[in-house]
Amino acid sequence: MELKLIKGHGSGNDFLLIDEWTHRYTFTEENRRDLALALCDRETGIGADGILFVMESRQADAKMRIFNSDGSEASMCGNGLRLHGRYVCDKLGRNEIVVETNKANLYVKRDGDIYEGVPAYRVEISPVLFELESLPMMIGKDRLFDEKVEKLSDSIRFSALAVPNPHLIAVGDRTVIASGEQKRIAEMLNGPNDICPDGVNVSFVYPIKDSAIYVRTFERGVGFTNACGTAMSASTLTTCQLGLNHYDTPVDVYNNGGKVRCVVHQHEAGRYSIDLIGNGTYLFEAVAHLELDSPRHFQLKDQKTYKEQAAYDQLREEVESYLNVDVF
Ligand SMILES: N[C@@H](CCC[C@H](N)C(=O)O)C(=O)O
Repeated sequence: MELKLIKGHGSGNDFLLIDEWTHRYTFTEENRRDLALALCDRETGIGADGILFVMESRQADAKMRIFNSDGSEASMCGNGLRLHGRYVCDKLGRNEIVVETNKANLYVKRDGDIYEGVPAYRVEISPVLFELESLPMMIGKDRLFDEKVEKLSDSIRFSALAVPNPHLIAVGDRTVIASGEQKRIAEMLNGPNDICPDGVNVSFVYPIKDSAIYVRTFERGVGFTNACGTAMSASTLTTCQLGLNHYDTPVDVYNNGGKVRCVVHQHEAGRYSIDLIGNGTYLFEAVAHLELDSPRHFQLKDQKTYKEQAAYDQLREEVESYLNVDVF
C-alpha cells in the first residue's frame, strides 16, 4: 500500500501523523501496533516517539488515537493533540474544533504565537484523576501527594495523577534533577513490577522561578523524550497544589525540546482541567510504500519538507541558552 504521512512535533516530541479518515485506510489493531513499532524505530524506521491516527468521529469533529513507539496505545497525548488538532483545523478550515479522545472530547483552539513565527494551539487536558487506581499504582494508599514512597526512594517525594494517562511527578532541586534517580525509578516502574503494572510516565520537575518550571520526562512506552505534554500539564498542576505556582495563571514550562505554557483551572467539586498551549509544527510529508503485514520493509517516497522548523529552531536556541544560564 501507499501510506501517506506527515512527520511533525509538539515541543520536540515528534510523531508520525496518519490520516485514515481522508485516505480511507483500514487498519486492524495489530496493524496499528506493527506500524508504530516499525516506523517509529529510530534505527531502522523513520523515527518518532509515536503515531497519531486521525479518524472520523460520530461525537466530535475528529478522533485521535495515539500509539507509543513500543506499539502500546495510550489514552491521551498532549503534544500530539496539538499536532493532530492543527491538522484537523487545517483540513476543516477552522480555528477551533473538538477532538474525541479515549476518555473525553477535548477542545483544540488556534492560539496566538508562542514565539515569533511559531503558531500555537491551545488544547484541553482532561479528565484529571487523583485516585491511584486510575493509573493504576499499588502502594496501599488511595492517593499520593508530595510523599515519599519507600519502594522508590528514601529521599524523593512524589505525587501521582492521571490526565487520564498515568503520571508520577517529583519536584526537586538541581541535584535531584541531575541525579540518575529518574532513570532508575522510571525503568523499574516500566518493567515488570507490582507498583505500576501498566507502567507510568515519570517526570522530574525543577521550579525555575514564579510561573516558570523545567520538566524532564521518561515516557511510558518510549523512554526519555524531549517533552511530554500530559506530563508538563500534570507537573504544572502539582506545582500549583504545592503553592509554587498559581491557578488560572500561565506557567512557562521549559523542556529539552523548547517550551510550552500551561494554565491550571480549578472547577467545582474539586475538578481540574489544564490548558496546554504550544506549537504543532510540521517537518515533512511523504508516502511510505509498504505491506501492512511487514511494515519494516518500507520505502519512503515523495518527501516534501515544510519550512516551519526554522522559526522553531530559534525558540529552541533561546530556551537552551536560558536553561544553561539559569538552570543547569
Ligand atoms: N508524549 C505524549 C504522551 C504519550 C503517551 C505516554 N507515553 C503514555 O504512554 O501515557 C504527551 O505529549 O502527552
